[in-house]
Amino acid sequence: MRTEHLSLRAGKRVLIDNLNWETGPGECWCIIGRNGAGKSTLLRTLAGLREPDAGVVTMDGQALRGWPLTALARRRAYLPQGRNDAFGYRALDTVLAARHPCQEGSYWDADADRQAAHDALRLLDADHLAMRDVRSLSGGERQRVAIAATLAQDTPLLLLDEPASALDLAHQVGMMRLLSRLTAEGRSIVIVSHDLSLAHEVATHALLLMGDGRWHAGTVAQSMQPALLGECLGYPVEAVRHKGRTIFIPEEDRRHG
Ligand SMILES: Nc1ncnc2c1ncn2[C@@H]1O[C@H](COP(=O)(O)OP(=O)(O)OP(=O)(O)O)[C@@H](O)[C@H]1O
Repeated sequence: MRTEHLSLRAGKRVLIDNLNWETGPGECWCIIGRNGAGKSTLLRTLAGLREPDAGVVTMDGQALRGWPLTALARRRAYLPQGRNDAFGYRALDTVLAARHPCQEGSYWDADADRQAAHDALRLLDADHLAMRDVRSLSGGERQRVAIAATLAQDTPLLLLDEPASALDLAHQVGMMRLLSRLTAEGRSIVIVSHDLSLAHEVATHALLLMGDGRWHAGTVAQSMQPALLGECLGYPVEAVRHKGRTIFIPEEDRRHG
């Protein structure tokens, strides 16, 4: 997937200006930026659910708007931020429904679809929730079912908007390990995350949105520099090395210390 001269606006505000960016197999990009910077707007645009204000998003050299919907659905899966369940479907049904584009026009769920749905739920430690009404699930349980539904689509490109936000520590770590494995297996993944340390663990690349149209794209080593992150997030950031890992913390506020 690639963007060429992509610009996104919210009203008169320029969120992203002239973004030239590309992701390929085996890359996991983390989009970083303060609230309202345009991360979700960008992800929706990459999913083909919002038109660019200028420029183009392409996949295999063809603009997204030229892709037939079913073909697009087989290539990318999108996890939006937040969900509102109006109806009492079972968790398993929401995962099966997400597999619709894989079903080659057949109405009934094949055994293979059921197997794929259970496998995806199991990967997210949610198979025991399969028969539960989604409205009865906790926030984190519902999030895990939604991630399972995204993975069950078995697409080469995954677009995940804050997948770890509602998960407890163990499930956050489990999900990040899973994303690392999928990246190593050759998937292309784009996540939005406010957790810099988790992002640093899983991502190969980072795209920083500065909030005024400017952006910075590069490998994690190039982009996740404290000075750049501080400018991007509007607060000074420190990077601390601990047992071979990099942990990001807000710099101490010396005015109050
Ligand atoms: N219909 C609209 N009219 C005006 N502004 C809008 C509209 N839709 C979105 N915006 C604004 O666009 C900006 C970008 O929103 P977006 O959801 O992409 O931010 P984000 O970076 O994902 O933020 P967060 O970290 O809070 O999730 C926000 O300031 C939002 O208020």
